[in-house]
Amino acid sequence: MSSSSKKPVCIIAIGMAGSGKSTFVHRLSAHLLSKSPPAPPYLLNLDPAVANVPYDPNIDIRDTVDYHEVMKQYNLGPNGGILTSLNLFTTKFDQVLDLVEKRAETVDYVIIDTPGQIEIFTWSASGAIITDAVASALPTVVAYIVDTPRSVAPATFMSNMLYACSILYKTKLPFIVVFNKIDVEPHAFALDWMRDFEVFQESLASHQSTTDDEGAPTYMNSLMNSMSLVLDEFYKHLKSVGVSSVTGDGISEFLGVVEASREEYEKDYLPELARVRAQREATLQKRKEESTARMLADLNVDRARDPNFAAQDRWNPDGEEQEEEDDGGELNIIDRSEDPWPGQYIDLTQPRARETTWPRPA
Ligand SMILES: Nc1nc2c(ncn2[C@@H]2O[C@H](COP(=O)(O)OP(=O)(O)OP(=O)(O)O)[C@@H](O)[C@H]2O)c(=O)[nH]1
Repeated sequence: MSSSSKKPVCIIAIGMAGSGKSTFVHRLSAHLLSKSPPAPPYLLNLDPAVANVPYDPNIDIRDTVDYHEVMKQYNLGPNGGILTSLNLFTTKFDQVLDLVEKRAETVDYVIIDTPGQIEIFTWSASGAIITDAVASALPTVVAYIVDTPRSVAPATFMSNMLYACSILYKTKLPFIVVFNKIDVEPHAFALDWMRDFEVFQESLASHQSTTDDEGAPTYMNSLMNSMSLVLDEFYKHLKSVGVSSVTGDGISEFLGVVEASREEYEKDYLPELARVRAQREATLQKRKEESTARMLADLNVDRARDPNFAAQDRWNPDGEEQEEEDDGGELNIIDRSEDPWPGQYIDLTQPRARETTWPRPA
């Protein structure tokens, strides 16, 4: 795709289990559909273990990988099963990108719903590969969904923000903190805490269990106090918005912030991506040249030792074995919006099926 101004923005919804990612994706999609004319987004569900999603995904990992089958075949528990399913799906992610790119002219937003267990996406190689692949192809923003009612305790709020901080610095993508469920708990307290660390420290001091039996601040309290100073810098790079995925409050504002983030992506992320790519290519080229020079030097030594080697060192195309082409072009990923849903998933684990049953550790 040439002009990034015409590209859809990709929104990756990440958040702790139960923060409301799927409901948020559903609400966002409903909001876009209710526009005049309707602007349906392109939806991807990457949670293989979810029983029901409240929206109709265009691409659903569950069509490609059977999470229960993966658990059985690889003798894994639920989290291992989700991670392995995501790994298997990632091996076909180029096909997903092709399907998304085909729709690039007709959609404004591509929305990715990630697995319930946050670390499966944020701390796995697959999550990083998917994020990098998408971010190289489309303007991408991370929507970090926070369960606002569950973050009213300063310690919980801080843990959540530390996690957000780690994702921001890992992905380096434009980042929007979405305070969800504001119909239950307005997010004004969070904004105050982020704006002024002294307000946070006051709340922390007045919260229960911040002093020990002798009235001295607990270790946790001191740690939180120091962390609030560290996070002060991080908050400056954040955009935040309060939404209710149930009532739809704040969704328009969220889309406004997404548009601003698109500019940030183009201004900051894209040049950095180009710089890193150029650097990687230059390093690769240098390594190639060094290794070619080493090989030629070795050849010269061999030829000097035994001139007959020179005659043997001729390439014989007839003797070359034809390598079998791998079937990487085979299409496994289903775009539900293009053809009628075929009604059966395609099991990526099949080529790897084996008889072995792995013993569980005692
Ligand atoms: N009141 C209220 N409830 C919400 C809101 N958003 C989500 N919920 C509820 O929160 C619960 C969890 O929502 P989900 O959308 O399943 O959360 P999730 O993050 O996708 O969950 P996992 O994928 O299992 O981690 C559900 O009961 C939702 O109805 C909201 O804005 N307000």
